[in-house]
Amino acid sequence: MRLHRNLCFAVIDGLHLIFNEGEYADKVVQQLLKRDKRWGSRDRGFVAETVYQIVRYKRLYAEIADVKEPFDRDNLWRIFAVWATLKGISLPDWKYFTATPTRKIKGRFDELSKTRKLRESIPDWMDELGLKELGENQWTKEIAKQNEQADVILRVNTLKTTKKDLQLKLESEDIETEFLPNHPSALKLKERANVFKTEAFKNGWFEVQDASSQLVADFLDVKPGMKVVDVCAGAGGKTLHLASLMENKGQIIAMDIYESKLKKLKVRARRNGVHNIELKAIENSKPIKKLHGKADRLLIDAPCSGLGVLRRNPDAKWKLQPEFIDNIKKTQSEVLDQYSKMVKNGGKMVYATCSILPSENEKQVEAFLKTETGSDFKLVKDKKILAHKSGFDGFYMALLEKN
Ligand SMILES: C[S@@+](CC[C@H](N)C(=O)[O-])C[C@H]1O[C@@H](n2cnc3c(N)ncnc32)[C@H](O)[C@@H]1O
Repeated sequence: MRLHRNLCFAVIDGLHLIFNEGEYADKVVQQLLKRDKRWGSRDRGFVAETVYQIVRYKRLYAEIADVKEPFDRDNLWRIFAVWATLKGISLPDWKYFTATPTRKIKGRFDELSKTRKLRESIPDWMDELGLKELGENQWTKEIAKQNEQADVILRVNTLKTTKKDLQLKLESEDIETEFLPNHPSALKLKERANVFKTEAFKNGWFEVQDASSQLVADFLDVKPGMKVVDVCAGAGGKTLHLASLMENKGQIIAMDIYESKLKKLKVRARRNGVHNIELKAIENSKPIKKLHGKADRLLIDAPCSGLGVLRRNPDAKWKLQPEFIDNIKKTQSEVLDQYSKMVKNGGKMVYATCSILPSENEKQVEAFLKTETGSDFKLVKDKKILAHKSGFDGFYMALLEKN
């Protein structure tokens, strides 16, 4: 591979924004890709993948490059040189790479890779937490898998088309996909591509949604005509799936504490041809109390550490703090207690997270079932998904029924 100067400059600028200015990697990459209209898909792929890979391995590469935060531009070039050397790319004779110690880099890599937290490039506290929660064997495999690039998975919008027709339509736009066993609405891209540019996307034929995430709406066992509350709806990935499973019939009340997220859902719902969603921002407890005992089905897609989706958000490794996880666990038990009251007798709810930590998952459900509110519920089934076993995002979902 030959390095192109303007692409490498874009990578360095992006790393500066992410590492030194605290910006989110996905937003930075989105911006970088708009920089030069002449860039083809390979150039764009290089910029995006290199930024993500260096964010993923920040700790390891910085340690090998022997640089400390905050990184100045020379430091960032040294980190870049480590990435390139380990990838087997021969460095051009640019001033940034003079005297790059190629052999030393490889030796340091072999040495540091013996220690999991350096090899997988995670903070000490995260390694300790993962080890405590999942044990040596599972954690070692899971954190390694969480460092791999995730596949692009689509969920077909069955309100508008079928999986087969979507596959054919994408094929006509040079995008090859395959079916995934046990994921009835999923298509996996054989190669990465910008699917948002396609006619099929603009027509609302699909959404991008990981295969594990697609199992959550299925788990809730909704039927057309039901009254369903999606109380942590965000921008509505799962709300839209619920709407298509309900064939646009019945009512979905999508709620979130952030109105800005619900506004995004509104746009997506229009594109998807979904008509049965009502949006409600949660500004106080009133809209919740009004729904007490009214919902046939409730989805609590709870806020969480996101430790199951590090493949997609590698910068979360550096942004997450242990205190945040402690606080989010309190929120999880509060939302379980308060929102479960919306379920009517005989109704069902799903509690889900994109975390792999038992303390955010089955332990939360166990604790809830022991509370006064929880004593009305029984656990019907739950599913723990680890990325190293499934190949998809780490997720948890529990189905509970109100007696
Ligand atoms: C895992 S995300 C939801 C993702 C979304 N369901 C989807 O499928 O695209 C969790 C959501 O919970 C919201 N949230 C956080 N605290 C909340 C609370 N106390 N009540 C309701 N929603 C909350 C966040 O704003 C966030 O959108």
